[in-house]
Amino acid sequence: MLQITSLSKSFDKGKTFALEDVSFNLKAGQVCAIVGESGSGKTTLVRLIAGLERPDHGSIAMNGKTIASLDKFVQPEKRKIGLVFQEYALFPHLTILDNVLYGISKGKNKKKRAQEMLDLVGLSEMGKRYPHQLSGGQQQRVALARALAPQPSLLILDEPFSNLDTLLRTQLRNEVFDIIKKTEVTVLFVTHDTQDALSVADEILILQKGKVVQKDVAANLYVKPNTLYVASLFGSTVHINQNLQTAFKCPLKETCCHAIRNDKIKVSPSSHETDCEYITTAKVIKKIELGDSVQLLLKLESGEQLTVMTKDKNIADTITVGFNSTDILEFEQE
Ligand SMILES: Nc1ncnc2c1ncn2[C@@H]1O[C@H](COP(=O)(O)OP(=O)(O)OP(=O)(O)O)[C@@H](O)[C@H]1O
Repeated sequence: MLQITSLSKSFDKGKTFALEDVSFNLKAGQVCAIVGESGSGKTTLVRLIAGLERPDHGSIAMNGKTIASLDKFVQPEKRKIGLVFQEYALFPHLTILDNVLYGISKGKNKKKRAQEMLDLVGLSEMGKRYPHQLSGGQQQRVALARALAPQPSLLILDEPFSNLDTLLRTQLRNEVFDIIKKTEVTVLFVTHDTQDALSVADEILILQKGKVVQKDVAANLYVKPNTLYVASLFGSTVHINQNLQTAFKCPLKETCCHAIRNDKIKVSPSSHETDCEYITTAKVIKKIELGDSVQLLLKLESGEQLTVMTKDKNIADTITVGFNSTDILEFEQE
């Protein structure tokens, strides 16, 4: 449905790239989350797809037709793309119904369609109100209704819930995606929150410094992350650097980078050995009780510090920690 090929964008005439050689495809009806830290190029990518920026290299095609390349540029309003941003961007002087109507450019049944969209987002009775008379969550649902009204092929949501507090965020996110699933529209959902991505996306695309480091289903991102960065996004992870390899007496391939999930590091509450392949003794420097588990800050024999979790509350001052080779994650690069 969406084909992105070698897409690059620089804002400083090629000195640095906000987006570099990005390629991926999206199937119709899929929800794909775009995750990455601040400045990784998420917004630049969706602005290029929406037609709010022009690419320096590469191309974008929708349903087999090129909409952006070096010699072709389809205007944003002709792309059949709906947009919902962090700021609700409703017109303050228009009623809710008129805001939704604004999204529909033509057609006889404009008003009927707008009302249907308000019904869909659960705001049937709010059509005559103005944006300032609605809560933040309600305003965001109006923005969604407006974006869906012209029946877009692709819906882009760029950090749509960032303005809301945590509880409301989760509730609204679930509501919004329940609505979206009913429409079968294809979705690109920009978020820096991995929980958001894991909760609603069929696939997750990870951007780092303008490049795609992985695009995969959630389970694979956890089990087979391509890089240490991806591993860390989906669970607390320790880089097994040279010092840790020495401490645990586990020499690993020098050409690769290795890591272990914190929850795979086994703790023996005393200095007695565990049944792990690689072990070391450690002094407990700090214990933090976290409900049903305890976080331990450890100083290993080698002097390295390590944080681990355990359910065992009877921890001696000196303990044994270890892990098994089958739990080690290996990456080609950091
Ligand atoms: N209009 C612009 N002019 C100059 N530089 C820009 C412009 N837009 C983005 N950039 C730069 O491009 C890079 C990627 O920015 P972008 O906004 O796409 O990142 P992001 O992942 O969406 O970040 P955030 O999560 O903070 O919104 C950043 O270094 C940013 O400073």
